[in-house]
Amino acid sequence: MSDFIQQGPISTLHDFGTLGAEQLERTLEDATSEYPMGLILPVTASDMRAPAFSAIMDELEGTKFLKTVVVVLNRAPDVEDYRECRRLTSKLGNVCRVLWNDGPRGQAAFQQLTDAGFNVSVPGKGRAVWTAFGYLLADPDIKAMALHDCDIVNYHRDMLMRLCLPMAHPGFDFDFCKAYYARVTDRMHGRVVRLLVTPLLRSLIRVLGNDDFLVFLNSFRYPLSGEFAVTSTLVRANRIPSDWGLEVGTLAEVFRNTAPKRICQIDLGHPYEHKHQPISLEDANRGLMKMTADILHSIYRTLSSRGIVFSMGMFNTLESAYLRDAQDAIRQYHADAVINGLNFDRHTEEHSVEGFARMITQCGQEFFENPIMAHEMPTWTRVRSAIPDFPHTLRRSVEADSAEYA
Ligand SMILES: O=C(O)[C@H](O)COP(=O)(O)O
Repeated sequence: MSDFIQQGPISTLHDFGTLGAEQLERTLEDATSEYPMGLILPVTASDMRAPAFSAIMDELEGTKFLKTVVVVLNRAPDVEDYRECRRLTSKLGNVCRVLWNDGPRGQAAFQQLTDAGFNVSVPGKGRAVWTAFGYLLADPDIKAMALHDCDIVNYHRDMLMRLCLPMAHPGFDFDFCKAYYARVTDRMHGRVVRLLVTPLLRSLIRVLGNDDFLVFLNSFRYPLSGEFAVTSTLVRANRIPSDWGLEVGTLAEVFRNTAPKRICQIDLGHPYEHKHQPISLEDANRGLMKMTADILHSIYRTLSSRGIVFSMGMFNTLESAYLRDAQDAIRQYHADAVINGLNFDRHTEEHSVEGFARMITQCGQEFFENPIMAHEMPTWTRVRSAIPDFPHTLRRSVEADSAEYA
């Protein structure tokens, strides 16, 4: 049973276990009949072949509350990947479209953007999601779109329904809804959110004071969740990082482009289990260390754009403050794990924190030397002003791929 506390400037929508999945689905079907929604599923060729993806397709089969499902296939250069994706998604029927960015038409679309002066050269989940946004924006009926990862191994359809309902419900006026959950099996997961982001935000607030953006970010219970829903209007205005800064970068854009009272977070009602990456403590370009670097750069960039002036001394202070806060957080997680009968490897947690701490100054140094090195996809408002028809070009590519590689 959840608590019912509301903290910080955004609304928290709990799961009290009082609304059954059937009633939830009926309510959502009614709501989406007047407020059509799309779903974006970013997937790589390798993840699409894992059992989690097929299980997600099984759960989504027969849903009536989605007008369109866009499966955006990424890191899939081979036409057989595309054909396999079509086969795996076929049970969703006519609402589903596969957007194949690595195919000849997808590549031609990126070339058209490059020729118009846009830098869209960095591949990855951010770019994939961005193209799916564009695809859905070409449909003026779609009022909002939801997105979730495709490596969730304990997926239930009601997780998606809970994410969509706050957007579609006629009694609400939310522009953005972010998921939260516990990543728990026989132990606590969510290593980056627990061991880096949560203590880092505490120490940033301690060092820099109650900056509105930091307080906002700190009010999310799972700021790195890959599951969110957003209105089409807001999608047009948001810039999207193309790297692992996608989640915090999206929150920074949402903070800038709408008001906190139009933002909520919702408990998805189930613990969440997914594919775990190695932490790669010795290599800042791989695994969770790469994710850490992208997140740190994204936060430093946002704070700098808000007028905060960094110095190397400040990064050193931040590293010490973070180490203290992270060690305190480990004590809290340890007690929580013990009281819930979970395994807890304190030594590994401390070791991870030491690696994250080093990244705070390392990324600080990199940021200092090159403050604008990040790469973001352009806003859709800008793309449409340069190439008004571009979202429709994406639509035509999808239909042509579908006809040619049937
Ligand atoms: O959310 C996180 O902290 C990262 O995605 C890592 O998650 P994991 O520890 O559950 O693999």
